[in-house]
Amino acid sequence: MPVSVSDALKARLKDPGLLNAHAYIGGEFLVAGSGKTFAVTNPATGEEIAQVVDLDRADIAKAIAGAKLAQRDWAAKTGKERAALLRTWFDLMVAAKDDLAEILTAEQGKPLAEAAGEILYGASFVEWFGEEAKRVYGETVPGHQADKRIMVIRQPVGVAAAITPWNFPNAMITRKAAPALAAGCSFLSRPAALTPLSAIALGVLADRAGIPAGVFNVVPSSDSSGVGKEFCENPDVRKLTFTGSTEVGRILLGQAADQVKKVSMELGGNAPFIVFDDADLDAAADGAILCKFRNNGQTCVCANRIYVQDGVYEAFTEKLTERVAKLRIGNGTEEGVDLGPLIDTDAVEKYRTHVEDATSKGAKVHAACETDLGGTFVAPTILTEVTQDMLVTREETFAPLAPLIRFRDEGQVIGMANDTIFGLASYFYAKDLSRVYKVAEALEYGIVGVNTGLISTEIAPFGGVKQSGLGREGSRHGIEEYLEMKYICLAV
Ligand SMILES: NC(=O)C1=CN([C@@H]2O[C@H](COP(=O)(O)OP(=O)(O)OC[C@H]3O[C@@H](n4cnc5c(N)ncnc54)[C@H](OP(=O)(O)O)[C@@H]3O)[C@@H](O)[C@H]2O)C=CC1
Ligand SMILES: O=C(O)[C@H](O)CS(=O)(=O)O
Repeated sequence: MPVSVSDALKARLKDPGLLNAHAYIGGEFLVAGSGKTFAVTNPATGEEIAQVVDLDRADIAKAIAGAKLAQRDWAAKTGKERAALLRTWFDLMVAAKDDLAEILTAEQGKPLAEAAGEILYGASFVEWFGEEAKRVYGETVPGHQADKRIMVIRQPVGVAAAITPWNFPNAMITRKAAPALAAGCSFLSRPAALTPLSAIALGVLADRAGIPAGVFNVVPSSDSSGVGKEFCENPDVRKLTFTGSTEVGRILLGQAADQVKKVSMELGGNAPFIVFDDADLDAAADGAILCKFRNNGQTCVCANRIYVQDGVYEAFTEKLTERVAKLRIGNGTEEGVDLGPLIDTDAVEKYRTHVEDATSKGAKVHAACETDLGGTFVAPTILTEVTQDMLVTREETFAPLAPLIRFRDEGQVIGMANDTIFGLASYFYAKDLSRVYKVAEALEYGIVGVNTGLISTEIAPFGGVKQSGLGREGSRHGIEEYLEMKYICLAV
């Protein structure tokens, strides 16, 4: 099939040039050596919106070789020079926010307003690490002998390769590319086959920003495992950064082990959301709506289990029910829609399996907005009388399903909250200061939201413990993932 993009989607854009279905390699927009393409469809309508270039391992090996050459000159620039180019890229992203949101909603399904929010969130990493590019400090250490001078410098790792998921097709790429480029690395982005157009649009803007050819590359491919193997087996790739499920993270970690490749992993979650009896219940219900239903529940930091202390269980359930009833489901391009479709039929199947398993073990469907939209649209649903033995508390649902579990006291809920292989995000609502300190310290998670359901920001270290990942993204720590530390011992 020839490379193509939807005329209808193009017509929605102020700048149709942002809608591109080619690979962006070495500063050029290219087709695959095989001429192959793969289809991208709109999850809300099922319509095809593009035929995207489908690279194979040989194409990607060439892109890696080009990125290696480009990285040398890129690293030779000063941090200030890299910062200026990243700032220009940031400015172009913000200026193109509405068009980038249209493209993102068309391929991923989230409502336009939420997509625009993701564009600004994604751009914030480029802004932040553009500033950090000028602050890659070294150190001098007092010598251990009179004739020794000790210095520590930090240098870019080299070529960095990224594999990212479909749920944040813009921000998950910039959260990696920005620190990589700021550090002086070159970068290859392999986006999820479901949502490659947002990544290619970032390539269009990188090109316009004047980021040198070969520094930022987008290598779309339907062969996810083949790309993973190339990134892990090609010795010119010095850093692999992955965001996605823990299952795939394990595969990549195994493949990267052979060359002891530097890796960072942002993996799956199973976030507890705890409402204590001293919580502000209206704030907790508002926070639960944000935390559970953002991106239709398709984020790794969504509340996956909602624990409510016995004394406030009924009151909180009613407040949450009132709010869920107001959620509007529909095509993300329609005004006022809160929830779009799930990404695909597998996601719908998982949602149904979790509901059926829970109700078969005694849970009750307390509220479910009706929807006859068909396709991959599902009703936001509240389950009550949920228990720890149900799939919905063991696995990441990744859908608009809110399971409410009763608990007696702090000790019991901390035990239940920590009873998982995951450790990414957690949340709780309480007022007592002593309780806040003790619970925040006792939760085994990389992120704890206290009296808030929204923790995502470029200025804080995002990442998990246990089987939710390795490393941190964002904050002053995020650039470390793309740097090597060198110790110089100088005899004088
Ligand atoms: N911690 C975090 O920040 C995040 C974690 N996640 C987690 O990921 C899951 C949902 O996202 P989803 O995209 O389905 O996750 P997947 O892990 O299935 O996919 C993530 C990416 O990995 C690719 N991939 C799949 N199999 C392989 C392989 N064998 N080798 C190399 N790459 C591969 C996918 O390609 P393709 O899709 O084209 O097959 C996609 O680009 C959930 O568990 C969610 O919690 C998601 C986002 C953020
Ligand atoms: O992919 C995800 O789920 C994101 O990491 C969540 S966030 O960065 O938007 O919080």
